[in-house]
Amino acid sequence: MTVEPALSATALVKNFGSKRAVNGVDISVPRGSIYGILGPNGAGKTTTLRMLLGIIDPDSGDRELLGTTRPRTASNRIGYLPEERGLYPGMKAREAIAFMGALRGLPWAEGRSRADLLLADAGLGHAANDKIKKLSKGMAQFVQLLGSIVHRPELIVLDEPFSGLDPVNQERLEALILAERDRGATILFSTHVMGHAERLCDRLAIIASGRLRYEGSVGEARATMPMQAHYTPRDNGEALAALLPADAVRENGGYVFNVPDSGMEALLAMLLESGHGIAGLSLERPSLHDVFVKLVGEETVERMESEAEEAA
Ligand SMILES: Nc1ncnc2c1ncn2[C@@H]1O[C@H](COP(=O)(O)OP(=O)(O)OP(=O)(O)O)[C@@H](O)[C@H]1O
Repeated sequence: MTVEPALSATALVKNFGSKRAVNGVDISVPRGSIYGILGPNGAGKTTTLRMLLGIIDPDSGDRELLGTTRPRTASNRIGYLPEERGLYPGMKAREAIAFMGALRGLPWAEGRSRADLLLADAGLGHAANDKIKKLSKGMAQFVQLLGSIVHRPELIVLDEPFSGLDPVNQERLEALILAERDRGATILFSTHVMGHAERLCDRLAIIASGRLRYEGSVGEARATMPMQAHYTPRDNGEALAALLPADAVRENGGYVFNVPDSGMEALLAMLLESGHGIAGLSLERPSLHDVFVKLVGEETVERMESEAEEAA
């Protein structure tokens, strides 16, 4: 029996005036999975999420969410953290969470008791009676996040949830996402930070300039690239570079290159015979970072990494 995906879309397109923000994106999010949409700022992540949720309509393309093609009718089964953050500053944390639950049909009393549990589980029990305006920006954002899941939705959609969180709250959020998946929820989140996607996601979509560059598991993405050899010679003589594959680049007194299609045996034999020797050798699977560089280019990845550092 095949299980319907929690959410799927084909060939989504959205224009804003003459700007094509999303250009033919296909996504299929399996039920019970953690799915990431990864891409630099302006890539079209928010626009894609808004189309999937029915907040805006695509110019063309199809979408289906929790078994309906009219996503707004399923809103009480969805938890959504939008890119714009904000809670009533005068509300206490517990009340703010219960209020968000009430907006999705959860009785207030139930919302309050779940709020206490959620806050305690996140290590924030001490803040239940604090007004939002008293909380740090990161903590207020976390409270909003708890409010978006208090009604125990089947599908949780988080737009850049890690942005604006300090490392402690980022770790809390990673734990919460894993716990929600263990509860049986499906989680879809956007990010421009590779580490979160690499650690958390069962599957991911990589988007750049409105186009889908990759869709699949993190492991499959990494397997699209050859293993990398990190080689340190005993004798780093002039003639060595000519023996190594053409893509070899210097790194920490040694070289990094893709493992040749024919394997390492012939190359190692030649390095030993020529007297360059082997002081160090490791073969490593490329990281998501390497895959990303290949798909969207070094410049875009450097920009994303500096944006992520600035946001931290
Ligand atoms: N309402 C709008 N009107 C005009 N242009 C828009 C609108 N919303 C988004 N855009 C443009 O569409 C493109 C994609 O924006 P989008 O917000 O979806 O990207 P993103 O990947 O979520 O990036 P960010 O994290 O910076 O929001 C950008 O060039 C953006 O300026």
